[in-house]
Amino acid sequence: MNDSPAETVLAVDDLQVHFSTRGSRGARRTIRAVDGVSFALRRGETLGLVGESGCGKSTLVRTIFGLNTPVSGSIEVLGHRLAGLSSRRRRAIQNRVQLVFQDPYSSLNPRLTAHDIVAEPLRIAGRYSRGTVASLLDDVGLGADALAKRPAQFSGGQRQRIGIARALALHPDVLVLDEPVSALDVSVQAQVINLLKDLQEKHSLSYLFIAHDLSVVRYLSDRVAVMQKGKLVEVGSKDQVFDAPEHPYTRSLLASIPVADPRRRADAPTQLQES
Ligand SMILES: Nc1ncnc2c1ncn2[C@@H]1O[C@H](COP(=O)(O)OP(=O)(O)OP(=O)(O)O)[C@@H](O)[C@H]1O
Repeated sequence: MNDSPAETVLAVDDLQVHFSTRGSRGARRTIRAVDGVSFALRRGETLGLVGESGCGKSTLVRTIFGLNTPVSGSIEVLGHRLAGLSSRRRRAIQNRVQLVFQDPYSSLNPRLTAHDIVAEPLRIAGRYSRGTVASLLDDVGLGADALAKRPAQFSGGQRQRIGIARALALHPDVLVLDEPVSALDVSVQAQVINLLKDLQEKHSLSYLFIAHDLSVVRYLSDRVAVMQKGKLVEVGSKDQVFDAPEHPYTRSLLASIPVADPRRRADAPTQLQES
């Protein structure tokens, strides 16, 4: 067995992202949407990120993708600090991290075929071949008949598979999964989650997995980070966070949303089974 510590693929250190807004009387107010967040994501692991709406999850994700500018702190991908890179180098490093969107209904261009959707990042990177596109679609369980179809001709689960194939096109090290199954029927959620598990193993992917459904978080995550008002109030193994939560906020979050134990079939409404 290899006991060496796993490589850190994404490191966020003391990140601060603030917004300035005007209150009802015109006074300026600073919102600390991300307020000193630090975590390290290791190769092959899944870190679940949970917290109530408005706690700062989207701002954190947007900042990882360069869409918000932090006030301070750093983001490192594969040991490269993003802020210090030239824009060309930054794009190349940023490609190591890809996003899977929540809503497969609105995130795919309805006018493009599945082939063109998956081909787009490959073309931009100068790495396009029809065989690569077909093999990416095959990887997510879609056959050659999918290539010429447009999003409206697919089910929600199939659309999310196309979104995953596109995210995998440039062989990333990290996928940020932003509520990847919450827009899907419960009956297909387990299929997509199990596909994500298989792909993770096959490609040694690391996942930052954001979800409201704590049963799904428990099933997919190795560690769980709990976010409240811009801060990570608790980070630990999933068993520690779910079975012995230390922070009062974690305890209240778990109490407000019952978590089925996915290891027990009778408790698993989405047929999630731990392997
Ligand atoms: N562009 C912005 N301008 C001003 N305030 C913002 C902006 N974006 C986010 N905020 C504020 O920052 C805080 C965190 O918002 P954020 O959207 O990151 O939370 P969230 O946890 O992702 O919520 P949700 O799950 O509902 O998407 C909120 O108070 C929000 O109102």
